[in-house]
Amino acid sequence: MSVLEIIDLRQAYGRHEVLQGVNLTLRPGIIHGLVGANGAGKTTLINCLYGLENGFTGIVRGPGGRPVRACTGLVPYEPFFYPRLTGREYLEFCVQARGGPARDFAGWNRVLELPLDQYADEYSAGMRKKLALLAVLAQDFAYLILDEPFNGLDLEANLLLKEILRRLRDRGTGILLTSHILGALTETADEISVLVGGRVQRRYTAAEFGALEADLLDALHREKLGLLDALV
Ligand SMILES: Nc1ncnc2c1ncn2[C@@H]1O[C@H](COP(=O)(O)OP(=O)(O)OP(=O)(O)O)[C@@H](O)[C@H]1O
Repeated sequence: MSVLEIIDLRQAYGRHEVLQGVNLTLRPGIIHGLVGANGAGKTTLINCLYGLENGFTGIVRGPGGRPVRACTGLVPYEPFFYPRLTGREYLEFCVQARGGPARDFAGWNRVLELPLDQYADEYSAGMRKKLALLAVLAQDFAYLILDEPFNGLDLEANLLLKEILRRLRDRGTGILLTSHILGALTETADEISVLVGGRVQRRYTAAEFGALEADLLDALHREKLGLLDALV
């Protein structure tokens, strides 16, 4: 099977049960959006999925039962860069760490336009995000996990990234995407899961994205706007 599966995933930090039985399936050629409030557990879920967390229970398996990492590229929420590595050296490091063949980054960098001979830890926040994206884009993964990839990118890069994701999807890449920007998600995703209380509360298909926005607004009106009336 070529799907990537999460079954009954549970993770707790001390007594705080962050994930309480998450089920999620990623498929080739599908962009799956993941939304949830700050602290809902999206990054925790991604870290478990990618093997960056210990102590979780449940099943996480990549295509054919292989480890998820074997076929998946990750762009974390805050990419880490070693000091005194240039952008180019960071890219080479990423490829070599996986034992993959040498890659030509020039084509992708004509699109993203990074100063690859500058130290990566001196890049701006948006340039760092672009560098982390460039590293996974150039490696040809079957799946991509992107934690807030639009965050920090300039307007042009945001538009470009949406187009890149659609093109990757159309040639079969499976993508898990988190974002707090509803428009970016509804313009790119084929389905969206909403994480609440440590579980997937509801899954929306593209045809239901209008209902997702209405549900979010409804919750806002019921819970927060009344409180706000007392303040401003
Ligand atoms: N290493 C850790 N130790 C203790 N608690 C943690 C740890 N990592 C995350 N948490 C807690 O787990 C919860 C989920 O955090 P997580 O970063 O997964 O949320 P998120 O949905 O990605 O939030 P955001 O939208 O703000 O990025 C939070 O309450 C957070 O404080």
